[in-house]
Amino acid sequence: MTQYNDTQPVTSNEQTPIVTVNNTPDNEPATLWLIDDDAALRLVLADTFEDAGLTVISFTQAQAAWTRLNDILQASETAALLPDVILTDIRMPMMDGLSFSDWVHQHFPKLPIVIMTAHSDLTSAISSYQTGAFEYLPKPFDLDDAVATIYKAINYQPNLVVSNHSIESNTNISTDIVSVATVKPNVKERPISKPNAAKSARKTPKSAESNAQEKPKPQTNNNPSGIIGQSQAMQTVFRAIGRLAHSPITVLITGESGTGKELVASALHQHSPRKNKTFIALNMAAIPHDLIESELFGHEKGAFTGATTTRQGRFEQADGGTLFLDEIGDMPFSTQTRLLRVLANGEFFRVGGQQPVKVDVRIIAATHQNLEELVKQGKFREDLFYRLNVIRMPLPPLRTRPEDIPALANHFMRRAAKQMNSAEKELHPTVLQVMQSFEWRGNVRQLENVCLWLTVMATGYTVMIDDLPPELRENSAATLENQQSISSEYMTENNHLQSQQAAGTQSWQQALAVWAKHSLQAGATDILQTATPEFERVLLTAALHHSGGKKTAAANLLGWGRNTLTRKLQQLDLSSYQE
Ligand SMILES: Nc1ncnc2c1ncn2[C@@H]1O[C@H](COP(=O)(O)OP(=O)(O)OP(=O)(O)O)[C@@H](O)[C@H]1O
Repeated sequence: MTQYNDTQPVTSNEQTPIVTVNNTPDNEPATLWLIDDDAALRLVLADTFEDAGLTVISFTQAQAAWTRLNDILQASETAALLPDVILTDIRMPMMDGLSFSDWVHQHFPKLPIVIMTAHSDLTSAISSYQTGAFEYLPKPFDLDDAVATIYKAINYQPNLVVSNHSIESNTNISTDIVSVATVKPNVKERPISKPNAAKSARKTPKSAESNAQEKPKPQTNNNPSGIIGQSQAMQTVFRAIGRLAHSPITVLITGESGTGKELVASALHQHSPRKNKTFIALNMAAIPHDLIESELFGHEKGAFTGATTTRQGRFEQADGGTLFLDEIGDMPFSTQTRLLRVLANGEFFRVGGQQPVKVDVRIIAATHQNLEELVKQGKFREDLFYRLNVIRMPLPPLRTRPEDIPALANHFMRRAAKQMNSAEKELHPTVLQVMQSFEWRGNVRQLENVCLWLTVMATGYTVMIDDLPPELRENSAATLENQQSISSEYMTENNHLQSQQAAGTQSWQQALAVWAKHSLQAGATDILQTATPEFERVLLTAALHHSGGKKTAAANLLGWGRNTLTRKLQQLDLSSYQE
């Protein structure tokens, strides 16, 4: 690993063997430039990517990488010194990762950049993609995912074609978000051998991650779209919005009622080049069937009884902007035919009109229904379905992402207080627990309504379980009962273990199993991340004791190389063993 603190290269003593890139004419390892001012994270990532067969050059700040790239720019014969991919943090002193990515994209448009950020919100995703970044990784991320992303970036070719998501059959329709980027087929790919691929799921280290999260939020990050969510599922949604906002492509948003389909559609519009034009949202289920055509396409004077003047439809009103067609599954069959024509050539006739009208409208459709099923039942045109289903964006139900509930609930309590012009009430932690275990059949909308209800109805400043509406109170009984049974099981198990311990019969695996079980019951989600360093710390300390502090001998005992042991001592903060 090579490290640059400013513009001065520093070569480390690392002797980790570099694995060459396979199947490349020059058989050279791909080079990754890693930019992060967090030393711990840099070490872990460098270690990981070197293990994955890459040559890693580390920079403590973007400015240093910028200087080197600028040198390369000035002297074109040194272009061979360019990396294959850059991985950079956003928040750094002097030059931030977004400005750096923007500059790199302007001067080296073929060089893929992956951006890491501790701010896993929509604004960060959008900003990253707007600078031309290949991908963005919200922290903490899984190290294996990071390696996979870097591999993809290395094989990435910038002359992207948009892959239309065409479905093979009605029964085989992916519900995943479809990537809009595909690699050009005629370009050389760089598969990389991955000797340590079998490593277990790993995440960015906690210390590095929490340091990153302590950094102040960027000033630009005021979440103008109002979409809240930290869960992995919402990160996928943010990533998709970031990628799709700038494209005119049709998007089909699916998800249960109240999951935020309209909010996402509006975010796609707000972050698109159409943002200064109109965004019109229409709910197909809310308009009487016989009025839908004139609502959408307008009508000529005298087209039907009551049509006393010529009237523009929503398509004309949204020209240059975005038309959001909610509950598209409820659109009458005859209107579907007309919509298909607009999607095909941007033209339509007003009701009773003879002259075609041409418009430039981006369509975003949404449904809570199973459109494939409607196609099978003959209620929805198959060709229209294919047209709309170019990119599908599924929104997860709230009950599958309880980790998003505290932030959403607090946001809605703040909003409700403003709406009601009253003092903001605080939700007691047990109330949040009950909310997190509730089903939320009406999804985020239901949570929003409950918060409004609590703002009006709860008596004190702090909302307690007794203040909850009946459906949640019933749920709270079940939640508390469940907690009690867990804790009594814990007591029994603990007593059993205590007697085992007294008899000296408890194995370390048993102790670990109990610890894991209770951590999970307490709601922990990253137990491998917590346990792995502890596991390594115990073995490392034992080996060093056994070897009388001799590091090479201790490394042998552990089956590690001496450099790995040195690095681990640093990572695990075992400084007393440092020479
Ligand atoms: N992730 C989120 N962050 C903040 N607010 C949200 C989020 N998701 C949904 N909401 C809020 O929940 C309410 C319902 O959202 P929205 O109307 O977009 O849902 P929908 O899926 O379109 O519902 P329907 O299918 O019933 O039309 C809105 O007030 C919206 O602002």
